[in-house]
This record gives sequence, C-alpha cells and structure tokens, in this order.
Amino acid sequence: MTLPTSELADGMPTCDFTIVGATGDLSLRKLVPALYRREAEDQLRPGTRIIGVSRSDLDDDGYRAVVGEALAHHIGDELDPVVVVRLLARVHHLVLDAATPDGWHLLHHLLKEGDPDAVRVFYLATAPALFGPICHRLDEIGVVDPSARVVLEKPIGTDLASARAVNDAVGQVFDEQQIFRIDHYLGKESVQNLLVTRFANTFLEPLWNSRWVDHVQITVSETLGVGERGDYYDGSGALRDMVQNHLLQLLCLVAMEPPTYVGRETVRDEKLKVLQALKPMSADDVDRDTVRGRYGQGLADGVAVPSYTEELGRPGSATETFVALRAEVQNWRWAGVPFYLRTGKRMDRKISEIVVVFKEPPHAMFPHHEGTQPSPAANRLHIQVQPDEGMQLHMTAKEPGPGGIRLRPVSLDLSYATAFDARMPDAYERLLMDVIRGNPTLFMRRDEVEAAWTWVEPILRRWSVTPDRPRRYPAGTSGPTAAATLIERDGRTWQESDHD
Ligand SMILES: NC(=O)C1=CN([C@@H]2O[C@H](COP(=O)(O)OP(=O)(O)OC[C@H]3O[C@@H](n4cnc5c(N)ncnc54)[C@H](OP(=O)(O)O)[C@@H]3O)[C@@H](O)[C@H]2O)C=CC1
Ligand SMILES: O=C1O[C@H](COP(=O)(O)O)[C@@H](O)[C@H](O)[C@H]1O
Repeated sequence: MTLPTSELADGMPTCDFTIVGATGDLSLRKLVPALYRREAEDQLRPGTRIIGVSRSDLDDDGYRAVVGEALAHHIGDELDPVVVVRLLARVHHLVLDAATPDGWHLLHHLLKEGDPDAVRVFYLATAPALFGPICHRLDEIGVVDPSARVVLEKPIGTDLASARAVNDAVGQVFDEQQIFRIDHYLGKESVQNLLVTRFANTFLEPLWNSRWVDHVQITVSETLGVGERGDYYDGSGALRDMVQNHLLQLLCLVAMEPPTYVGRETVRDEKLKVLQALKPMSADDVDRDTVRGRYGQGLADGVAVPSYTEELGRPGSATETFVALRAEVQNWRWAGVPFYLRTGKRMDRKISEIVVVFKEPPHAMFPHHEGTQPSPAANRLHIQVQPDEGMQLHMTAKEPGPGGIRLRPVSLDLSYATAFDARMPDAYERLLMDVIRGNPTLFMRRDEVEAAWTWVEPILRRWSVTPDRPRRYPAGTSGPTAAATLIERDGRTWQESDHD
C-alpha cells in the first residue's frame, strides 16, 4: 500500500481534527491543552486543522478567544505565546446543533477545502445520546472515508443494552478499526509502565500468580466532589463512572497474560480474557462483596464542604459516590486471589494506586526482639499511578548493629520524577496522537466494553432492588466503615500509601 505523502515522516499524518462539543469542559480542560502541548513539540503536521463544533454562537475568532483563555487557565505560566499563535492559526469553529439535520453542509464544505490527504478525526465530546445521531449525519454528508476515525468518550452506555445500542449505531457508519473508545487511564504513563514492568523484566513473572500473591488492591480516590457534572453523575454513580472502565482496565493490566507482542489487537485480546474470567456476582455475592457509599458534609483540604445531595440539590438521590468491592479472576494464574477495588469522590486524598501484596514467608526463622516487628512483613509492590508516579517495593531488612538480628521494614523506591527528570505528559496527549496515527492499542474494543458491562450489570441490578441506600461517609475521609470491614473480614487491611 502506498501512503499519501502526508502520512510519511514520523508516522503523523496531516489531520482535520473535528471536536463536536468543542466548548465543553472536557474539550477546554483536556483536549485543547493536550493539542497545545503536542504543537509545542512540533508534532502537529503543517495543514493540520482543529475544527470545533458546538451550538454556541462563535465564529472562528470567537472560538480562538475561548481556546486562548482555556490555555491561559490550564497551562498557566509555561504558556509560550509563539506556540499559541501557531495553534490558534489551525482553529476553526462551526455553529451546529448535532441533534438536528441543519447546517451540516458547513462541515462538509470546510473538510473539502482542506488537504485532500488529511486524516479525518471526529472526536465526540458530547453526551453519548448524540453519538449515534452525529455519526449518522457525518455519513449523510459524505465525510466518512476509509481513513476517517471517530473517538468516543466514556460512558459508552449506562448498561449492556444501551452500550450495545451505541456501538450498533456508531458501527453502522464506522468499522470497528475506525472506532477509538477512550479510557484515559490507559494513556497515563504509569499505567503503560505497568505493562513494561511486568513484561520487560523477568524477576516479577515467576511471582505474579496465586502461588506467591496473596491479594491485589486497586484504589482510585479523589478529593473533588461532583462539581458542575452533577447532572451526568447523578445518573451514573461511581460504579458506572469509574469501576466499569478505569478500575477494571487497571485490573486487566495487572492480571493479563503476556501477549506475544504489543500490537493493536494482542493487548486487547489479553485484557478481554481477563474480563471474561471475572467471577460473575450472584445477588448474595453483591450483598456480601460490594459496599456503596455517598459523601456527607465534611472537609476538603481543610474547608467545610456540603454533602453530595446538598451539592446536587436533590435530597432524594440514591446515587453512590463510593464503591468498594471484592472481585476474583477465575483462571489458572489467579484462582483464589482476591482483587479489592475501591473508588470514591470527596475522600481524604487524591491518589490512584495498585498494591500487589505477596504472601508472607512460609516460616518465621528470625528470633523476635522487643520493639521490632515479630516476623517479616509480607512484601508489597505499590504502583503509584498518580500523583508522584512511581513504584515502591516494600521489603524487610536487618537493622544495622550488633547484638542479634532485628527486622525493619524498608522500601526500594522508584520515582519517575527522579529517574527521568522529564515532564509527565497528560494521558490525552498520548491518546490524541495515537488516534491521529491510527494506533488503537490503548483504546477499548467493543467486546471489552461489553464484557465489562456484563460483569457490572448484576451489581447494578441487585443494588436497584435492595432498599439500603449508599452508606454515608463524611467528606474528607477514606469512605464508609463498611469498606474497611469488607477487607478486614478476610484478615487483610487497605494499604494506605506513604505518599500524600
Ligand atoms: N468533563 C470530563 O472530565 C469528562 C467528560 N467525559 C465525557 O465527555 C463528554 C463531554 O463532557 P463535558 O465536556 O464534561 O460536557 P459539557 O456539558 O461541559 O460539554 C458538552 C459540549 O457539547 C456541546 N453540545 C451539547 N449539545 C450539543 C448539540 N446538540 N450539538 C452540538 N454541540 C452540543 C456543548 O456546547 P453547546 O452547549 O455550546 O452546544 C459543549 O461544547 C461526555 O460524554 C462526558 O461524559 C468523560 C470523561 C471526563
Ligand atoms: O473519567 C473520569 O475520571 C475522573 C478521574 O480522572 P483522573 O485522571 O483525575 O484520576 C473522574 O473525576 C470523573 O468523574 C470520571 O468521569
């Protein structure tokens, strides 16, 4: 196959990058700053255009002003005016209501005016209800060619049936290999490093199984409340918003088998097998192995904050802002190893981490001295996804000195900041460039999304018929006490990282 000239060079083609929902929070807070950073690295090829679409009454200059403000706000002191000028020269805006057939010819004309070889990317940063209709309009105006790509933001549906409906509607216009379903956790450096740590080193692999691993913990805690996203969040809740996608993806990367090579389908094939091996939850399992919570009044960074229902203005809401659960992967490698997952808003700190807790040494051979730990503690590998990306391996060492052997916990500490002395790019920088390059490895395939919904759905069903509401936890804490009980019942505790 001969590549068009614009696809040569570093694999980055010229692109017409259309963002539907260009004035929204995601676009201005994440997409525009990511494009700025890539512009600063000279990664956007000449002729590449950024075409914003929304209902807001903005011409090109009006939208450029909006983009300029967003950059000043989100990039701050590092903003380089020369790069801003270069980026803004690429920017256009079209006023379009995606829910109606009117005005789409404007997009058709604009795209036809550009580089004929430009790869067309359609990034749908709107409510998912518009995904199907937007794809239908793009098809009608004849702008979906074989090299076009569509990017879908989460959530893909609110359950299995609605996810299938979205996937079917989009699939009528775009082939599966043209569809990029974003899970921004997969774009995080430390998440990709998890694959490298596991599969570019040999020392972990012999231990990475039920023989040596006691259990795995995955925590994603946030200090923010729902803020401006209450309308969306109240119809979603923590299970749909975080567990169905980000936490299950992290679990997949911990549990998956090594693919034969890192290719566009191989990694996704292995993740799919993990999702399919998750032990389905019966109603009794849900009652025993899941906890849902909702924040009440409390503190955020020392400041008094309202409860979820006060913030939302909906006293009757039954939506959870916290989930903790115990999952199992039913396969040869992981049989009997619990995976404890928890996530919540308005918790005591912002941290995303994975902790692999190894089994205790089978025999305590060192004599116990007063004031020291009685026996070697279980080794733990803390994978710090954010902030302060890095890893710590917690071990036991001999305290220096004569007069017996005293055991002390110590850690081997890998900090990304110290080891690499480089800016950690935001996940969207990597993912947007992968879309333009046409590399879907870090995006979710349809079967993955649907397998994740298949596992989550019995929990949603059970919760919808059980009368108990989410348990209250004060804002600024580590969640409801029932979450501690969930893991302590198994003789284990949540591992709180030393990094704050
Ligand atoms: N914000 C975030 O951090 C995250 C968001 N997401 C997902 O991304 C998507 C967008 O979220 P977010 O940016 O927060 O939402 P916002 O409500 O902030 O923005 C929605 C955007 O869509 C535009 N829009 C709405 N209706 C139409 C329409 N009929 N025709 C054309 N444009 C329309 C709005 O502009 P206008 O009103 O001017 O038309 C606005 O630009 C959602 O699916 C969300 O779940 C996913 C992960 C994180
Ligand atoms: O997708 C989402 O993720 C964010 C958390 O992302 P992070 O990168 O800041 O950890 C979450 O706040 C939001 O509710 C959810 O939709």
